[in-house]
Amino acid sequence: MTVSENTTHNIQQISKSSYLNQSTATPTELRSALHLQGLTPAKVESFELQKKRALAQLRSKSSDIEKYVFLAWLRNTNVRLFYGLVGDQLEETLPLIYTPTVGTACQNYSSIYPFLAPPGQPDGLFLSINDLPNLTEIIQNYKPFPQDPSLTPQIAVITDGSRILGLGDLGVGGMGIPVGKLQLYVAGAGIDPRRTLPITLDLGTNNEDKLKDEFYLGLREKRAGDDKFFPFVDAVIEALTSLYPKLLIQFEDFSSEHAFQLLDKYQPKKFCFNDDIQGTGAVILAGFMNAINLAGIPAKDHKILFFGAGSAAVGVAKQLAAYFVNDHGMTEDEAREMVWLVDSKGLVTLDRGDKLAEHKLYFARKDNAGSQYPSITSVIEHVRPTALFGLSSQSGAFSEDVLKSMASLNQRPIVFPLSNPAYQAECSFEQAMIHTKGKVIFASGTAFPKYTDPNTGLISAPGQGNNMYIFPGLGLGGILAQPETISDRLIYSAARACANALTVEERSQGLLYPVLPRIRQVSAEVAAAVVTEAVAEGSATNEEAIKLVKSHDKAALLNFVSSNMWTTDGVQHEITTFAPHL
Ligand SMILES: NC(=O)c1ccc[n+]([C@@H]2O[C@H](COP(=O)([O-])OP(=O)(O)OC[C@H]3O[C@@H](n4cnc5c(N)ncnc54)[C@H](O)[C@@H]3O)[C@@H](O)[C@H]2O)c1
Ligand SMILES: O=C(O)C[C@H](O)C(=O)O
Ligand SMILES: [Mg+2]
Repeated sequence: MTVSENTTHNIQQISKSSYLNQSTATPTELRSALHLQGLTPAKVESFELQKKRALAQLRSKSSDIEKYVFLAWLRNTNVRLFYGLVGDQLEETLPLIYTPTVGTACQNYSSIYPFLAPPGQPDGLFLSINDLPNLTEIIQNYKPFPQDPSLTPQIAVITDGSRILGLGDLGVGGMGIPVGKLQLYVAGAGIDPRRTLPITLDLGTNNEDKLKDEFYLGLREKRAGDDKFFPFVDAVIEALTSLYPKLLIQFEDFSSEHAFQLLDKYQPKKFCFNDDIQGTGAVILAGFMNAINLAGIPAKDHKILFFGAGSAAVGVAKQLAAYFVNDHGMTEDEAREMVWLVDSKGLVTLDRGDKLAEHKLYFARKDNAGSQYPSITSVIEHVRPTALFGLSSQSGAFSEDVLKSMASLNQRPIVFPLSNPAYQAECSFEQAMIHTKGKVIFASGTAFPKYTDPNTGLISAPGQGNNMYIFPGLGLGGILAQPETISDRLIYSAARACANALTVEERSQGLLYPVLPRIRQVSAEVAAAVVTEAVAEGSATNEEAIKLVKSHDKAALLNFVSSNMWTTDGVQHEITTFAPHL
């Protein structure tokens, strides 16, 4: 940044802005123009050296939560340095700013909160039910960066903290999740960090430990009932969309019942999607498309067992069913019959005798001839699945016996323990490799370490089936195409693009998902597919995007997408195979 570029900003803005300040890299002439001499040591450093020091500091911290706090502080004081570091070190930093460490951060949020950002710099926007009369005003208070009127928020991620990862109700501590997801939007898809809006709704908490914790910062009362919940969410969505008509809203980590109800209500009329239902559905469909090639069984012969029957499991099941209909010519009934759901009471059947939640009804079995199957082992014996997906938050549920049965039933069993964070996963990669004798086709929600076979020394890499391969690109594609709503077709196109994003080399290594350092390239592919589909379904409204899609020039479309990605230095970078740098 040069002096002349900066003269339009006032001095206060530049030196205090977490976005504009360059800290120890501020050039001498700028220090002089801004009256900053003496306020930092004399040396003018390069951005590279700043990143090197930040990395050394990060590595000097002894625990992951300390690293989380360090990185949050960096993000809240020097945005570009933070994203520069994250972009260079994706594999090291993502597990700190996202799952698994973000789970620990949410659990301890009220204790670490004052150390995440300097006073006056908000970590996110907190809206409590008591704010109902003043929502519009309070939303406008959220200005973490000196505001340029063109920098209105483009994406909001919103939670009520009621189902954070597999950790349950964490109340306002849930803020770590919208903040974490939006960091992925920036790092993974080049959304401008100044245009992201993390929101946590505070309607109380049913977490007794939080209610008793003297440091807990949320409303110290039980969660409001549905009679208050829905009108409050309505009011928030109305206030947000009136203020920012083009805002894309991502619903995240709401308890399942509410998640489905909010999606049913808003998908047809607002520019929004639910990440746990639709993002997860799309990313696991992508992994499944690649997994069936490795399993060597025709798609129509698969039997898919879901352990867990909440928003994530049903979201994935619906995406898979759509795939069997769209790509394999099955009828809706045939596709539905490929799926078995298991919840805490066992196999979900229509005649089980309990009242099934609305979202389980569609996949409830009616071919069980009156028999019920209460345990996972009894269900596996009954169904003889080819694929087993864990979305239950039940750590260790895929026991040695379960994994051995999957291996005895299949040449290449597909086993995806998808619950987050890693210690909530149904099994680890190591367990899956050992108990299937290396036959498993594997993906987990949180990354597990590579496995080295003790006899052969062969190293195997696990897949990471996490919605982070979908939502950043889906969001970017949505922003670029500007449809009024996010249709099922757009979600489906995102899944297919993610599946197709594997390089020849990644395929030859048996990977299900692209390697993490390629996330921007994958997001570009996903965004381009979403834009293309929006044009095809007639919902896109951005003329430039429509023209490009109609020209059938894929390279030009990808270039358009990547030229719209934010970078730390404002320069467009080549989206080549290993170009993670922001
Ligand atoms: N990998 C990803 O990208 C991704 C995305 C979304 C959610 N998830 C993970 O999926 C998990 C579930 O999320 P959700 O929104 O569906 O939550 P949820 O609480 O709605 O669903 C959990 C389900 O597990 C079932 N269950 C609980 N105990 C069980 C038991 N002992 N045996 C069998 N089933 C049991 C419940 O009945 C429920 O159906 C979480 O851990 C979440 O982190 C992962
Ligand atoms: O947040 C994640 O890592 C994935 C997912 O949205 C979840 O709720 O577990
Ligand atoms: Mg989630």
